[in-house]
Amino acid sequence: MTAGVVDRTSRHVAVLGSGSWGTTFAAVLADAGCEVRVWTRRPEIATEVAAHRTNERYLPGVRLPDGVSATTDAAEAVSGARLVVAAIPSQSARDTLAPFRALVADDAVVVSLMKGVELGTDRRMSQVLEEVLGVPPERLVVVSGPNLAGEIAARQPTATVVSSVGAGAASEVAAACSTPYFRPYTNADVVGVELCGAAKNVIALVVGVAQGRGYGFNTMATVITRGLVEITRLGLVLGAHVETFSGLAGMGDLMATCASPQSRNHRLGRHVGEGMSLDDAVVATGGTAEGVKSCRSILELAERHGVEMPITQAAVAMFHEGRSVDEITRALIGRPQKPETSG
Ligand SMILES: NC(=O)C1=CN([C@@H]2O[C@H](COP(=O)(O)OP(=O)(O)OC[C@H]3O[C@@H](n4cnc5c(N)ncnc54)[C@H](O)[C@@H]3O)[C@@H](O)[C@H]2O)C=CC1
Ligand SMILES: O=C(CO)COP(=O)(O)O
Repeated sequence: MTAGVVDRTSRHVAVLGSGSWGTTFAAVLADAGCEVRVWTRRPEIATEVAAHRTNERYLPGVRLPDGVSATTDAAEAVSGARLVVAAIPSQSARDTLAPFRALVADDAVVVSLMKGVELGTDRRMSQVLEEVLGVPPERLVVVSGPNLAGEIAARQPTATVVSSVGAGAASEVAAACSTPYFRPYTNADVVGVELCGAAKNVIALVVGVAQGRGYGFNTMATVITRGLVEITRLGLVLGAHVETFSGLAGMGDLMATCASPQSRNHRLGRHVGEGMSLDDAVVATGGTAEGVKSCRSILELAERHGVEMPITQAAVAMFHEGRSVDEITRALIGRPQKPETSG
């Protein structure tokens, strides 16, 4: 980190990543009164934002507020920023963000918008940020909830969870992103909030598969409900708070992602359920469907802690082990009988 000190009176925020959520969250912050510089690795996006106030590739038809600018220059993006927001696909976060360690100011608050678990290390994204940027947990914040980028970019009302073990950092971020259409709630359960964000993507994949296979709402409700049970089971073992799972970052995000055709995870699952290969489904979906990779790291985490996650295991089997949808359906439905309340 630099010895640079952040001017706490400034409203300058850096957003690292110019995809659909990074760009949308930049617009939210600007609507809340911040001056936002988006760091993009694509020069054409920086040029387009300056010339037309759009990012058509990731947010078609959306005009960005005047408070959003974009640059490919990492130092320029974070210079003087009191908040630094990371919105990079989870599996690329470590490598992409490493050069920022020397640039982010010593007392900046760092925010993760990312919903994944790193392959190989099984780290949650705030743990990756702590290691890569050298930021202590009390200045690390996670934002997660039912937050489909396209709806928020259209300024449709929603709420989110702003989670940190540092109460001051959480309040600062909540104040910075509060607008008439975006309502943040603070929370101190970083483990639970982050796990919910990553694991719901896997459940959304499986719901998509079921819908692509032609199954209806009973199947969807079953996968969502039992999905929440297995996410909760892992979360509690990892030290999360039980209330988080029925909150916005838990049930809320699970509902939004599993129900909406806007969700990339849902769409990708649906393509596979309709019979497409994984490679073709990735191309057809476009954008980042985090659950495809995170299902493996989440399952690894669960196995390491002796926790059963049959739906996540089903995702791994279908997406990475070449098992068919029908074979996996039979295996899930044929699991040994047990009381519902046994978890
Ligand atoms: N799109 C959404 O509705 C929401 C997304 N998220 C999460 O936000 C994170 C970012 O997702 P999106 O912005 O939606 O993704 P996206 O697919 O729209 O964009 C990804 C961005 O990261 C950049 N990128 C991709 N690979 C990279 C690499 N190897 N190195 C450097 N940059 C790279 C791309 O150029 C692009 O700017 C994900 O973890 C996602 O789960 C969370 C809430 C809502
Ligand atoms: O996290 C999201 C909504 O809260 C976005 O979901 P997808 O990444 O599946 O589009």
